[in-house]
Amino acid sequence: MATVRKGLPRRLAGLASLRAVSTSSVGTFPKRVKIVEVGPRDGLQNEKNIVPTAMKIKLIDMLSEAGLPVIEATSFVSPKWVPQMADHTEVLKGIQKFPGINYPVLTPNFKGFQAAVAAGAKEVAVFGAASELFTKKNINCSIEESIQRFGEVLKAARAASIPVRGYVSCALGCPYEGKISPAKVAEVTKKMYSMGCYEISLGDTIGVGTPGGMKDMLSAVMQEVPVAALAVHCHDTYGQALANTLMALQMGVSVVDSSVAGLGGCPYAQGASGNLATEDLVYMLAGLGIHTGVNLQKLLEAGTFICQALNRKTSSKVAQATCKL
Ligand SMILES: CC(C)(COP(=O)([O-])OP(=O)([O-])OC[C@H]1O[C@@H](n2cnc3c(N)ncnc32)[C@H](O)[C@@H]1OP(=O)([O-])[O-])[C@@H](O)C(=O)NCCC(=O)NCCSC(=O)C[C@@](C)(O)CC(=O)[O-]
Repeated sequence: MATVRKGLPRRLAGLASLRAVSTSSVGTFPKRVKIVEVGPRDGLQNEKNIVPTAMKIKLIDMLSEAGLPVIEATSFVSPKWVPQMADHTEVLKGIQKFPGINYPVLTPNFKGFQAAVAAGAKEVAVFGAASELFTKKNINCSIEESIQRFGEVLKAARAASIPVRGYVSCALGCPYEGKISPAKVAEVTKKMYSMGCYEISLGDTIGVGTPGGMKDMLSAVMQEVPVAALAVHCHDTYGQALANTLMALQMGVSVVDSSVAGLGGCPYAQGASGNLATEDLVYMLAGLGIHTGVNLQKLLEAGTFICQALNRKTSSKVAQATCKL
């Protein structure tokens, strides 16, 4: 279908323009937002049935066609811990690598980093948390030990000129510890940034945050780390993901993680629902006149493909609305 405005399909462009505001009237919004699509990794890692490798590859290729600038492709984690990601090498080798698109992968330790590089990874991500109990459940070590492991990855990555992204999970709450203090999130984020992570994604892992919590947490983190190095990663359990993301954008964050069709969840975070749906994020950003470079129609097609393949309903409100139009 022909697109008429910043990647919006014709039938949606009119709706978005009703809500469009000039960036000058809202001052603090960034002019461009980089979307990090985490569906193929975060979205699929939690699926009960093993998703065929060819299906994962097709999804990533469709997301590339849609113009997502960063697509997190897979995880080089233990297959005993996350069986769904056991085909990481085949996935990374099998996808089309579009020029200008990054395909980072998760690497919890040096072993994962070596395997990722051998499979052709050009960017990796280490993942920590601001909660001791979640860190233990997720990667089987303390926060301090995790920082040491990340140090080994960062050292090897520096030598190989591979950029490393970082995650800090449980930034707005933990399934095991409950409330997490903004100061703790700031402390862990600062450590990971100082070690050399070029960007840190702050994860509302179980989707319990609100815009108020996001504001408090970001205010603390931004005392320690430049906002240009921060991203947000919101799960939508309580329906707050888009509102939380909007708050982060208003505070100057210009990198947002999201997942096609709102797929997602962490196997070690009970109760975590899917991520913010990429379709809904793209629609909101287009309405704000913020450039993403993403073609919403092609993105919707990717969402339809994976939902049909998994035999599940989309969690994207935009995809649901489009079906009704
Ligand atoms: C970190 C480990 C490996 C520690 O697991 P461990 O058992 O403590 O590791 P170990 O060093 O004692 O090794 C045990 C076995 O695992 C192997 N091993 C060791 N490392 C690797 C590796 N990289 N790849 C493959 N195999 C590995 C190692 O070789 C050994 O094999 P064995 O001798 O028993 O045959 C494990 O806990 C793990 O894989 N955890 C991954 C958990 C995960 O993927 N969680 C989901 C991603 S995080 C998330 O979703 C949140 C996020 C990022 O989206 C943001 C948000 O929402 O907040």
